[in-house]
Amino acid sequence: MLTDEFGREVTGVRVSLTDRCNFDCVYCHNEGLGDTRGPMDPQDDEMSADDVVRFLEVAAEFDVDAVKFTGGEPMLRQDLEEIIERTPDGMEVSLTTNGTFLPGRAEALVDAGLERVNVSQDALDPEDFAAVTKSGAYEKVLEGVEAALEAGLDPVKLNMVVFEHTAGYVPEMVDHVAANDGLQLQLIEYMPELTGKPEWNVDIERVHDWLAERADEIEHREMHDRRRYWVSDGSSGADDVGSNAAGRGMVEIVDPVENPTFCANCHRVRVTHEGYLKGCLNRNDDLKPMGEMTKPEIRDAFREVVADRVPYYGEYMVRNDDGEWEINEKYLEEYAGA
Ligand SMILES: Nc1nc2c(ncn2[C@@H]2O[C@H](COP(=O)(O)OP(=O)(O)OP(=O)(O)O)[C@@H](O)[C@H]2O)c(=O)[nH]1
Ligand SMILES: C[S@@+](CC[C@H](N)C(=O)[O-])C[C@H]1O[C@@H](n2cnc3c(N)ncnc32)[C@H](O)[C@@H]1O
Ligand code: SF4
Ligand code: SF4
Repeated sequence: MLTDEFGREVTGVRVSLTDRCNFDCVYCHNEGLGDTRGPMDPQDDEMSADDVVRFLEVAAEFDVDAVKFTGGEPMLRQDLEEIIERTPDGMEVSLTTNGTFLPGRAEALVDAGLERVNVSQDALDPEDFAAVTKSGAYEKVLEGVEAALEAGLDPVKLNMVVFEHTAGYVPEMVDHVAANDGLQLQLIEYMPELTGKPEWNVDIERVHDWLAERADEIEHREMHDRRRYWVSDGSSGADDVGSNAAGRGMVEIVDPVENPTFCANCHRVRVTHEGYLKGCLNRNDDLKPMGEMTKPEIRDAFREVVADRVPYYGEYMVRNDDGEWEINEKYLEEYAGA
């Protein structure tokens, strides 16, 4: 297993299979890849299935035991089933998708070896959903969630970015997952780092406080030290503390912004659709090419990207005398022009 200079073992990889998307969400960071708009057909710059599989085989040599496929919209890749099928044995395979292509395809993904899915759903109202995603596909997303559950994926996590446009939906979404077996909710702090618009921020601590009041039980996940809140479905009357029966739901908060604890527990390396390794979501100055993607080249690049990994908050970004975050000069010099 490879460990970076800050003692963070790399146990997972997040592979962006494309930067194309059928949505145009107003908040989208596109995993640091830029604009999702553009042609929807397969593009020449995307890693082939063979490249992705070769990369995963090398990652497995380094004891990486989980892969997340993301994008853009990863389900625009027609070879997704093939890629999942060819993922090395023993590697947990999960997918983050906007859900629109799950109807009719969820079962094939499960047959290929998909174990978990996260579906982005930012609202419980078609109009607000359309305003956030610039798409009218709300019904398709609900059908997608249903298709994932029917295909046996459990849990199905709903991803909701908490920002000005969606904050009002948090209580309703929490009730929704508490009342529906198989669903969990992931509340993601809006990250303005790559998209701008810091004015859309919502104080995520207020959401933590509200959930702490609402929850029966609070857990800490090793990854990123994320907090998980177990909530009961008030409407079903199943609100006994400690109840594990139906009528309880899990809500996890993903709060990376200005959070050194989150970054100190970050165990993933990313891969862009073009086949560059990336040590941190928020940075584009540490991209490492993998050459022609032969195994020796992939091995070397993987070792290098891990060696250069730096926790973003607390190290790459540090607080100045006024308490504001600024780039640590040390890293600015090191990576300038990279
Ligand atoms: N800054 C930062 N944000 C992250 C990180 N991991 C997840 N996020 C945010 O959370 C979003 C959703 O994450 P997902 O792709 O659904 O997966 P996940 O929650 O990290 O992983 P699982 O819970 O294991 O499925 C990402 O696109 C980011 O916006 C991370 O390591 N750093
Ligand atoms: C970039 S998308 C790619 C996968 C797929 N298209 C989807 O939307 O699920 C992955 C996740 O990033 C989240 N995300 C995008 N921009 C974000 C931002 N600025 N802040 C926080 N999360 C964001 C989305 O909500 C989604 O759950
Ligand atoms: S669906 Fe995902 S990739 Fe597409 S615009 Fe929305 S957040 Fe970005
Ligand atoms: S180091 Fe980068 S990728 Fe890891 S948690 Fe922090 S911001 Fe996210």
